[in-house]
Amino acid sequence: MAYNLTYDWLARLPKVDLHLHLDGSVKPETILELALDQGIDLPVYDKDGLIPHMRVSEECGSLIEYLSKFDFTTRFLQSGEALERVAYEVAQQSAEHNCKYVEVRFAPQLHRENGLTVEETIHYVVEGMKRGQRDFGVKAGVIAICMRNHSCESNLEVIRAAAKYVGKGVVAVDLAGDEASYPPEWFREVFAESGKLGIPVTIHAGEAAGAMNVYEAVTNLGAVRIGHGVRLKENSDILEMVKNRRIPLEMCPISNIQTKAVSGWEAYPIREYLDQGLLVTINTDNPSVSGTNITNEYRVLSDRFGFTELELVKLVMNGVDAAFMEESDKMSLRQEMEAEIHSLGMNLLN
Ligand SMILES: O=c1[nH]cnc2c1ncn2[C@@H]1O[C@H](CO)[C@@H](O)[C@H]1O
Ligand SMILES: [Zn+2]
Repeated sequence: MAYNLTYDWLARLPKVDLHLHLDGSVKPETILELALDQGIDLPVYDKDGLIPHMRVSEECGSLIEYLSKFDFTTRFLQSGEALERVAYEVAQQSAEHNCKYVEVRFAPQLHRENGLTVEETIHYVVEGMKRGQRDFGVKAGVIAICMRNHSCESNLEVIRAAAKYVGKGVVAVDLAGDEASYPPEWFREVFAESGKLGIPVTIHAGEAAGAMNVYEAVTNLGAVRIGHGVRLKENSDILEMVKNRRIPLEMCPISNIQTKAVSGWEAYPIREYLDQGLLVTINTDNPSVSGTNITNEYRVLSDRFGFTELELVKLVMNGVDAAFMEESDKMSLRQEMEAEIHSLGMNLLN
């Protein structure tokens, strides 16, 4: 039976978001202003009219179709100023949902059309995030993404630039894009470099292809977290390995349904993953592409799966445990969150 917790309670619950793409989080209002500043023509000039250009439709049939939405937005994110601004606004939007910690990921090579270097793109995103942290009190880390459709050289450049920002805003590297066409084993050379440089790795895997990609990501690319991992259920041995190694899954419910990682909610394995002892975390992926926010993700889980307050708090705290954060910072975040959960009238933490 669904508990149907009120949206207000879920909005006030302190949360974290470990899987959020910068270019999937831009507000239509911001696109209007960026287009004006940058002298770029728009198909329409009202924010509601922009939504269909930025958001997937109800009929989205695949990850490839989902990814086609990103071209529209990245055109406006080709300057340091724009990158700084949208990173700042991610912190603002996080604060609106009482999200205390956010890991913002972006692919530096997608923001170089006007001549920025890879390092400059990282610099501006880190700056925006720090300004957001100061103004809204939302802690944040940046994840630099390698793209599956880019060359190894281009991705190695991302890894090497990211390494210079570790400890100064960057917390990890990732691999994203069209998983079905570009298997993870093609990127061993790229992630051998992140291993050498000591940067933590998370990999999008088990979203648009099977559990073998999760195996490859963990055993050969050095992933210590997995983006989505929805299709892990297709192989019980690999599922067991992920469980034993305590590799957190960054699940993004609304996005996972839209990209058809599974056929529908009835096949979404979140309840069984939790019951099997996997470290599941809840995240948004792309608020503006998916038409969601972090409160909404928890609302859907409460409505569809009848998760109780205690279970939702457990999911939130899994996110804190899985954060790419110094242990001492994690301890203070955990304490801050537990205090707020108690003040919400819950005495549920053991
Ligand atoms: O769920 C996803 N799976 C794989 N790739 C994604 C997903 N969401 C976004 N991107 C890709 O990551 C790029 C950088 O942020 C986006 O431009 C998009 O191509
Ligand atoms: Zn993603």
